Amino acid sequence: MIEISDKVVKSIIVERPSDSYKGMFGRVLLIGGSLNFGGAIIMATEAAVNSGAGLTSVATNINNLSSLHSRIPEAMFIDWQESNLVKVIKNSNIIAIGPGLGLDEHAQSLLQLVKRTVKNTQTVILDASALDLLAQDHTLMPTNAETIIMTPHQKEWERVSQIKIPFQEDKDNFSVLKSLFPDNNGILVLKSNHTKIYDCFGNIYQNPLGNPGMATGGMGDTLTGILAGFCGQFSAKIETIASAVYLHSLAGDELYKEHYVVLPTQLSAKIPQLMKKFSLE
Ligand SMILES: NC(=O)C1=CN([C@@H]2O[C@H](COP(=O)(O)OP(=O)(O)OC[C@H]3O[C@@H](n4cnc5c(N)ncnc54)[C@H](O)[C@@H]3O)[C@@H](O)[C@H]2O)[C@@H](O)CC1
Ligand SMILES: Nc1ncnc2c1ncn2[C@@H]1O[C@H](COP(=O)(O)OP(=O)(O)O)[C@@H](O)[C@H]1O
Ligand SMILES: [Mg+2]
Repeated sequence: MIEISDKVVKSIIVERPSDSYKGMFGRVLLIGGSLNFGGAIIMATEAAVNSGAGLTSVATNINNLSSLHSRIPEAMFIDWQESNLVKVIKNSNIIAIGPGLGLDEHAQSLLQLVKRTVKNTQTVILDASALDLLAQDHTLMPTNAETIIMTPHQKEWERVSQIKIPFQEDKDNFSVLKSLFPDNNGILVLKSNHTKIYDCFGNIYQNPLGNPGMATGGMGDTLTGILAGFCGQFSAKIETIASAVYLHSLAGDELYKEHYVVLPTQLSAKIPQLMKKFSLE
């Protein structure tokens, strides 16, 4: 097991070349935000933009249009009922699905659409409701993608894996990963106060940071956005994922020094400064 440290993050976050343009830093598509959970996809979007995604699009319920644009004008909007969503999925490097998605038939059809459409050049991040839909039906897994990252909290992983909380044996998690991903292209980010990241090859990274002030709704949605931003601009390998997890908690810890509660949107706002610091070290 490798404990994530500043060293890993420094190796991932590098200074941008002077001739950089937005197309170099990933086309990220976030899918989620049903009528009741619009905030979840907005928080994920804010985090993706703050984490450096080159271009960020959001497929969501039409009711979220004004709130999304007034909060994050950097993001583009797609009505998730529209048929041109297929084209947007095809044109994205990173597709994150789940925050506030819900579990109804339309949510299920969106996950199916992602599964049908993605190719082996793309990364898919599965969070929240997408994981609960998968728990009901493992065949919804978008295994064609180059890399599939799952980000369950403890309860979501219990539902997907059928392993009971508390998860004591790493080998149980590896065997579920193996059965879900015969091509070894899945990564598990098992969130907790000591989040662990597993790949299909027996590697584990553990996050030493984080605090109880982060136990606030939207904190995981924010991590999903950071992961999407990082995988869009750095390659979607386990060190990149570990860096995103670490930076999320580091930002949380900095806020926790002076705040009893850490708000996901405040955490997002700290990410650009922290990335700058690591890029210079
Ligand atoms: N502002 C918003 O719109 C928000 C929307 N959200 C969305 O709400 C939907 C349901 O997700 P939830 O995660 O709230 O509901 P879940 O039902 O998936 O998870 C909460 C349940 O898990 C149990 N649990 C056990 N161990 C846990 C642990 N370590 N961490 C978290 N829960 C643990 C809790 O007791 C609770 O019963 C998702 O689509 C999600 O994205 C949430 O992300 C919260 C914020
Ligand atoms: N006590 C804690 N210590 C460290 N990190 C925490 C703690 N509580 C929550 N977190 C972090 O906050 C996030 C919560 O994710 P999740 O439950 O999916 O939130 P939500 O779905 O509400 O956005 C995870 O990244 C988790 O590691
Ligand atoms: Mg969550």
